[in-house]
Amino acid sequence: MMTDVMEQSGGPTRPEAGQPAVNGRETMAPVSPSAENTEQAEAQTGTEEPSAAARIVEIRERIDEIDNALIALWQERAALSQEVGATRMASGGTRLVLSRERAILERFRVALGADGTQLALLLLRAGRGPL
Ligand SMILES: O=C(O)C(=O)C[C@]1(C(=O)O)C=C[C@@H](O)C=C1
Repeated sequence: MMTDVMEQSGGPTRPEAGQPAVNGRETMAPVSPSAENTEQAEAQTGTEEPSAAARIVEIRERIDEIDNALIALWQERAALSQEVGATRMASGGTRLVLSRERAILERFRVALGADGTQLALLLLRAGRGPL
């Protein structure tokens, strides 16, 4: 049965196998380790089909690498943007350069569409702070 991963992320969906329930009666038969692994893989990938689950795990490894790189780049960009702002203001310049911001927004819009504009707005805010 297909299950919703989000629904399963909140904790165990059944009592531990072999453990007495609160009323003292066993609620479920003990489950073999391999059955537990299968159940866990299903809960974590959203599919019971082993080759699909294996491929999902593999793809997720790369997704996690990409996410970590994005986070590191995000942080590096914000730090650089803050340095530019501090350098400019220390030399008597302005906090913002709106023509530069417009060019960045346009670059993201051309590459990624409307979501790109939203992403660029968040990137800019992470560096120079809110307008
Ligand atoms: O390029 C600059 O002049 C910056 O200050 C950096 C940056 C940015 O985060 O890209 C931030 C604020 C400016 O208004 C424009 C761009």
